[in-house]
Amino acid sequence: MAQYRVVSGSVALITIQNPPVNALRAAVREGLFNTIKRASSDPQVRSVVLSGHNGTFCGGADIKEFGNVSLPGPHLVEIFQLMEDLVKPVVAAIEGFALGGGLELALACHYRIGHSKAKVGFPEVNLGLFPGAGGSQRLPRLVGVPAALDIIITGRHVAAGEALKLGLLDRVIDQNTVDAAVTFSKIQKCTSPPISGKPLDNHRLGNRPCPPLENMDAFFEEAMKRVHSRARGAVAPITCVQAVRGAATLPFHKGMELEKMLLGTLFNSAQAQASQYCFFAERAGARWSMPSGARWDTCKAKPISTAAVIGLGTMGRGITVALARAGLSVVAVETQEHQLAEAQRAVSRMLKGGGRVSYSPDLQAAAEVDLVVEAVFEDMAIKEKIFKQLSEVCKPGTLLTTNTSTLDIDRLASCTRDPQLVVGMHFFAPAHIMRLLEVVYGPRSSPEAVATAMQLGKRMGKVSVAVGNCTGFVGNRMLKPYLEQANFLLEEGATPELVDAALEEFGFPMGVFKMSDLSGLDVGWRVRKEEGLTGPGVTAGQPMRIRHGRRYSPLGDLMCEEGRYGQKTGSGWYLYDKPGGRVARSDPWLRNFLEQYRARHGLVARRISQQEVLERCLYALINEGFRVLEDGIAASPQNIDAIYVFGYSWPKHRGGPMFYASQVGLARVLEGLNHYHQAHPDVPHLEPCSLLRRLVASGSPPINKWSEVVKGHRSQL
Ligand SMILES: CCCCCCCCCCCCC/C=C/C(=O)SCCNC(=O)CCNC(=O)[C@H](O)C(C)(C)COP(=O)(O)OP(=O)(O)OC[C@H]1O[C@@H](n2cnc3c(N)ncnc32)[C@H](O)[C@@H]1OP(=O)(O)O
Repeated sequence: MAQYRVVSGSVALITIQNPPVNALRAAVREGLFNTIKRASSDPQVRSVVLSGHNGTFCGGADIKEFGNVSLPGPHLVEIFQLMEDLVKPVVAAIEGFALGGGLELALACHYRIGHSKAKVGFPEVNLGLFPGAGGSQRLPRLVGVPAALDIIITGRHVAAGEALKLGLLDRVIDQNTVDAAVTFSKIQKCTSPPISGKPLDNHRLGNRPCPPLENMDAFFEEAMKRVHSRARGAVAPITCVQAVRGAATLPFHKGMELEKMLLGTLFNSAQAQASQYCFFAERAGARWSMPSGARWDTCKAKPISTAAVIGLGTMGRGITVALARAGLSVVAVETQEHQLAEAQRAVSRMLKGGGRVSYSPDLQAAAEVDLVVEAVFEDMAIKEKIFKQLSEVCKPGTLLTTNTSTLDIDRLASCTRDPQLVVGMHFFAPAHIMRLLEVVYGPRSSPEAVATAMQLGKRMGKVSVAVGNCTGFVGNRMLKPYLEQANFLLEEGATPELVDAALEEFGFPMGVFKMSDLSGLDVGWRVRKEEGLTGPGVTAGQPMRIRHGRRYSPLGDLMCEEGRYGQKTGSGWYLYDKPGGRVARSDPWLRNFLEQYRARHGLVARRISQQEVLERCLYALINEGFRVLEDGIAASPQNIDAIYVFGYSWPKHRGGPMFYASQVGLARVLEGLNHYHQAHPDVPHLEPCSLLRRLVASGSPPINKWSEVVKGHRSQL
């Protein structure tokens, strides 16, 4: 786990060996502890070089061990102190990544040499933690408080060049880093004054004071204010500020005590567990499977080097940028000339002149590409026509994909020569920024087509999740009951402000009504018209608030009839200073409108609590998540949670809807749904689904055991 060799006559080379990222699990900690002691007492050894096996220095503490209440083996703090106190100089040779505990390890060394492609950072904040093995105390002493706080709070990866400028690395080189680190100590040894034997105190960060900072109180007050406004209820970022403040104001040993105390408050917290669950959920999508039994490890992706994007509205432009950035040569097709010219300018701006993109008004331009992404208007008839044409135009074997967010993939596949080559690639706006990609397989999609789309998602840096074909797939299907509840709550007496405040306090960056205003109320209106829920021919003679025997809220339709589409028209659920305005203000018109609506329908407004808002909106969404699992549309709760965290801004520190349900307690969710369904029997989305009932009846197993219950449940359906 930590290999020990004496090289160049006098240098102890310690190499961490724990593939794939050399995480510091118990055996590695044990190995480090023993080899440092050995280097200390080995008379042949004058200096030490610390490196990582296979081009990766160290990816930090082993996150899989964190569930363990008492971590076995020596503690990282103890190992790092042992290393810092060594009388022989220790040089970290950093290749690949030095992250989290890996960077803390490097900071406990006396010198750090990095490869030019190396990256360092403290991503702990993304795991609901902060650098709690000395990192929060040593980094500010090395690079100063502002730079350290920025690195710790953002969790960003710092490139070698920047790390050198900050003083985090002593040298950056392009050659073999380990050889350079060994030579570094040898060469220094031959010159005057030599490293070996030189007093190392200034290189022991624990012995150094923090560089002074003017207006320290004001600096930290400002930092805390910023963090509070951005953290959306997450505690870890606040702790980062507290710990760095400790480094700036306390002697090292006192700062370490503070760090330990703060880490103790986070380590086993619900937020830390949720964030760490998200880390693994993000990666779980890569191990996809289909109901046919096809899997990620048995299917080979086709090589893709050229692609066409059909339709250059907002989504098509973003998709073009994402594909071009992934190194593909892209043909961007738009039949409307003015739109094509505008898109060309927008895409070039986003790509800053880079990327290989050509433009055409003619579908024929897609004839020779390996893959097509259709991103035209959400209209089945138009899409069917395009798929038919593509099937005739494209060379045999071209993968035909659609960016539809709700429509039936199988119907599109049936318009083509080779339905097995058709899959959905559902991007999220803005497509070149949002991390999520839903890869939708229909009953006839081939495993190879799914593997290819998944592989392409990875190349684009997306969190890709393979899902089955149904209206809305996973994300939008679950969103529907959530939106529905929000509208019902308005009918019953809530305001958009009340609903949004509850959801924002929960951790969403935007409440449901602000989000609707941003994405445009007309989008849902169009979908509801397609579904036959609203429109002139539908509403005549029907009760306004009932569709197909179920409760229906026409509020969104009425808003659109008033021309209130949201930000784009300057008014929606809120008022904006102009069309395209971004700052939402309460609108007295809406208050009147709701009062009149309630009066017209004999509804009496009641007081609605934030708790009811959360339970009605979130439990309805979660309930649909269980149905998605039950139907086999998503393969696991982890896949659903990844979709919600990376596509719908579900707060990471809440772990995704299914994880949240497990934290709240399945029995409590079931009880809540039963309660609300009794009060609203005409709302089927509030009726607890059978899988949830069955899970509760099985004693509410932990989330990683749900799949066993799902399997048993499906076999009985
Ligand atoms: C009351 C109690 C008081 C507390 C007392 C307890 C004391 C405990 C002390 C704790 C000290 C805390 C201080 C230290 C904290 C940390 O170090 S936390 C970890 C910080 N590091 C990270 O967050 C890095 C995470 N990894 C990555 O970002 C990436 O993996 C990478 C290194 C950038 C490499 O990326 P890539 O090449 O794309 O590979 P991946 O697919 O992401 O990963 C490959 C597989 O490796 C697994 N993995 C990665 N990192 C870790 C890790 N740190 N621990 C465990 N496993 C890891 C990853 O899941 C992949 O696995 P598979 O999916 O199975 O392939």
